Amino acid sequence: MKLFRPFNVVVDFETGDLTPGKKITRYLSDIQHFFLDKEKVKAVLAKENPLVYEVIYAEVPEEAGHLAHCTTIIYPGKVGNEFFFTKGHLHEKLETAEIYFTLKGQGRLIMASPDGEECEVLEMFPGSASYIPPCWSHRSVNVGGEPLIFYCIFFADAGHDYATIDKTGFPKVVLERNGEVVVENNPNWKKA
Ligand SMILES: O=P(O)(O)OC[C@H]1O[C@H](O)[C@H](O)[C@@H](O)[C@@H]1O
Ligand SMILES: [Fe+2]
Repeated sequence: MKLFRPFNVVVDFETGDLTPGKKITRYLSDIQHFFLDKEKVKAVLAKENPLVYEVIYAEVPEEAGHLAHCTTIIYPGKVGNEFFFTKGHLHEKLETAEIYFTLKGQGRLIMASPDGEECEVLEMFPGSASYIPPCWSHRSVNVGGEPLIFYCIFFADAGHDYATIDKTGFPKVVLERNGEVVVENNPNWKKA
């Protein structure tokens, strides 16, 4: 392996900014097909296309041995009673773990086994370090009124498999009911 030089990035715990970093942005139109209430999605998109989340990556080679890391900022919001979330994915290299360290806000981390038969939901809160074991798909959800900001570390050669989730969805959804955060079975979930 070529000798790679050590470097710092600086993470702003308040804003989630990571510098120097490379930002990607995802809008409601990018994840619209996952929401339960199709009519509400259409109504929102007819007026605006809100920014749902941003990911800022430290620039590291996507090679075995390296650790990729990034911050994710999910903005507060809902479509109907369903909270904003990330697309969610499996890793292409399925047997690779990941850690999410929450810096700010309140969230839920939905994880499922590859066939979706097993599902776990963890709370995310400032100071929580959530372990995503190898093989679990993962999606995070902002259940609060401020941005949910977390720092992630994963294998740089893990890759993102979005195609599987596009087909199956996640087995659980996170909704607001009577001011409470509730986790329910996803009626649209399909077994892989
Ligand atoms: O890739 P998504 O499912 O849209 O999730 C957004 C991001 O969440 C975390 O930050 C992961 O470490 C990133 O690799 C991922 O890109
Ligand atoms: Fe991941």
